[in-house]
Amino acid sequence: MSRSAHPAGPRHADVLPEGHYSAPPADLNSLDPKVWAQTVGRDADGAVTVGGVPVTRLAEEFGTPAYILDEADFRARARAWRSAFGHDADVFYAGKAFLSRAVVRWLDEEGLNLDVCSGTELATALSAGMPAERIAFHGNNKSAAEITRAVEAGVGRIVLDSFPEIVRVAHIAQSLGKRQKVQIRITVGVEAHTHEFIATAHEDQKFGIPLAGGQAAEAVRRALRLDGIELIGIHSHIGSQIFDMSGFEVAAHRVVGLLKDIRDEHGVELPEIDLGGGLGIAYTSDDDPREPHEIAKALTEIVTRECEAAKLRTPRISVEPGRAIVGPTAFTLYEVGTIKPLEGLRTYVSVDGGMSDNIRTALYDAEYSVALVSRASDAEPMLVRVVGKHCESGDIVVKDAFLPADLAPGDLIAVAATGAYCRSMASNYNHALRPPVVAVSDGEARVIVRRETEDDLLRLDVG
Ligand SMILES: Cc1ncc(COP(=O)(O)O)c(C=O)c1O
Ligand SMILES: N[C@@H](CCCC[NH3+])C(=O)O
Repeated sequence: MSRSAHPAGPRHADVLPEGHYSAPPADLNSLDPKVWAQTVGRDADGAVTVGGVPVTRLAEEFGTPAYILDEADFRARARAWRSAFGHDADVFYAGKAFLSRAVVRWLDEEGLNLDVCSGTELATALSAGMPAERIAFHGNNKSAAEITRAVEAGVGRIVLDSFPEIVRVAHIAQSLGKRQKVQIRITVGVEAHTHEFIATAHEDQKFGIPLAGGQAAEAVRRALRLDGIELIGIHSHIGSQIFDMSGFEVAAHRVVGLLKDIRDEHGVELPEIDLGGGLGIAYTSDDDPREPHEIAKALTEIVTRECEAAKLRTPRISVEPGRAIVGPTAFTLYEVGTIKPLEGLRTYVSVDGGMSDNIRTALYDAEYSVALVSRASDAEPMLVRVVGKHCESGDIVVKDAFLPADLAPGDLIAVAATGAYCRSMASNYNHALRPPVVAVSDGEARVIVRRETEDDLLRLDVG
């Protein structure tokens, strides 16, 4: 994803350093619809609006930094996934990307299911009214208390991640007088083309049970022997922010291969397979994401074809997109503070948030798009690094980007596509107060997750 080092066009310094940037866009005021939430535009004064609300009003009313979420866009993307897979399949939104009660209600209304991976995510989902049977419970180290809570609530499935967990879930369910539906998560041995930290189907990592060496087959054998669980399917998730469809196709092929082996060995045809999430989104104009219907078509075709060849009943497919639904629907609104031009290098633009509201750049070297949003500007582009206010030189929000050279303290800038894994991975570093999530729709804005207060933080400090 790294691009040419020396862009053509106007610039603020004679020599530009190596970096992840292409030429400055012809028009710094334009907002690529691939990257920005669907209802984003500019009003006659040049200020950016979302859902019909100017960002200047949002900043005044809710403060900065703030995550601004386009509800119509969220619902449209959820619906697109739902209709791409149709009624013979299920879409489980991956709550780890971003979860709040409002989001759970939207998902419920749009007919999606939910994947949770902690007792607290489960509690959030249940408290917002998501029916337990439409919840899948994940995690590589679920506690006995979490498993008990999930079984008692009656979740639709628990995804088993290890050999000890097969036994643990079976015993807990049996002691509660229940038979819990489960899937087994396997690692299919695919090297997904994404950042090492978010690839999950190669063997040397913590998730799932390897297909290799007959381990997945052995897990199935053990699960089928236990009374407290009912094995309903096999699960595979190959990683996140993936554009290349081939990894998903290989995974589907290998999961069906295992179903066939299970039928041959046990005479049992498992009714479900889950092929996980992971579809990439556009963080910059250079990214070309796949549409949900493309992945639905590819996965459905491969599973159907291979099941027919193996004379297997085609299982019900499910998927677990997180980022692809919520990622593009939100941006983070910041106020510009200190601006520090470093001659011959770049200009450091400090904002009132940073790695506490977006850790992805520090963690994965992620790329983002940024724009001046409180006004339009015809000034020439300057190469900037958008940084936060934390005591860390790696506190970078956008590593390399262009903003207008007349940028000034007090301007509002927005970083696009921060709906996924930003609020959900936010921290209190330097006792930062985690920003609110403001949902905008049809000219109205409302807080769906409020800003933390000093009192919230101080209440925890009981020494
Ligand atoms: C099991 C599982 N399902 C779904 C997801 C969602 O992934 P993404 O947000 O990339 O769609 C993840 C995270 O990578 C995951 O671990
Ligand atoms: N948190 C990661 C993805 C991991 C998803 C969970 N398995 C990200 O921001 O890209």
